[in-house]
Amino acid sequence: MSEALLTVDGLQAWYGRAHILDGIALTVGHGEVVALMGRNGAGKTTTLKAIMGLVERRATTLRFDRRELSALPAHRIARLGVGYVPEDRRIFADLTVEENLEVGRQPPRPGAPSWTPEKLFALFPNLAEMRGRRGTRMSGGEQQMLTLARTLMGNPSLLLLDEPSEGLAPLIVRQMADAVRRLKAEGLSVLLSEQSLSFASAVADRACVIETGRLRWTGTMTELMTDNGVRAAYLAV
Ligand SMILES: Nc1ncnc2c1ncn2[C@@H]1O[C@H](COP(=O)(O)OP(=O)(O)OP(=O)(O)O)[C@@H](O)[C@H]1O
Repeated sequence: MSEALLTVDGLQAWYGRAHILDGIALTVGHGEVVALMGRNGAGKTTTLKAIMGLVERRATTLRFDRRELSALPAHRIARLGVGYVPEDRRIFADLTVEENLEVGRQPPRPGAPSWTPEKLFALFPNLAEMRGRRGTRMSGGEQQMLTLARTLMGNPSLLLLDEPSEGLAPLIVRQMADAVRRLKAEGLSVLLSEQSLSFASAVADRACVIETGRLRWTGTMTELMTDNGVRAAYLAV
């Protein structure tokens, strides 16, 4: 079996003196979509931030594309081909949709799908219809899609996607799920944090379930959907 694109082992993270993650281990294979699941406050966002180098962290292994990330700052990790889409939308409100996309443009990267505004407009038809609109005049869901689209302009080979369905209207959630499936079809690997089982089961191949900063369960999405015990223990509200 070829080596996973992302291998995380023994990941610990802190906010100041608060020790949040304790020994998270996971892998994301080439072209795989993995859902990081768990209740509010379980440590999903912190796991993504720790991989990206945005919080204080330590790991026995933190390897992406055969490179060790532990000593690298976030901008170097981004340059290696990891795209991070935070939960809070980060668009430039005074710029138009097209201008926001241009801000994210990076040269093509060998081994990763490469994106242009036109290709992204095919992926997100509702953004195409508002390409000249400024961010201030977009809904929260539209801003979320634009944040994802702008990250794709950096031509990542791994996408870290924080709670993509949170706070979105049902129609936009379906569009977001379609987009993730099409990104997978393009060959992109995705690690997403998610509370919604229905969204995760619509897009993910495998799941990692965490609770209070520890990995509790890992398996295929199909196994998770049939394991009432795990769902009741770690996911049910
Ligand atoms: N900036 C911070 N400073 C101190 N503690 C924090 C900070 N951000 C998060 N935490 C704590 O870290 C823990 C994990 O939070 P995290 O946001 O990673 O969880 P999550 O699983 O993503 O939850 P949610 O679905 O609510 O975003 C929680 O106990 C939270 O209170």
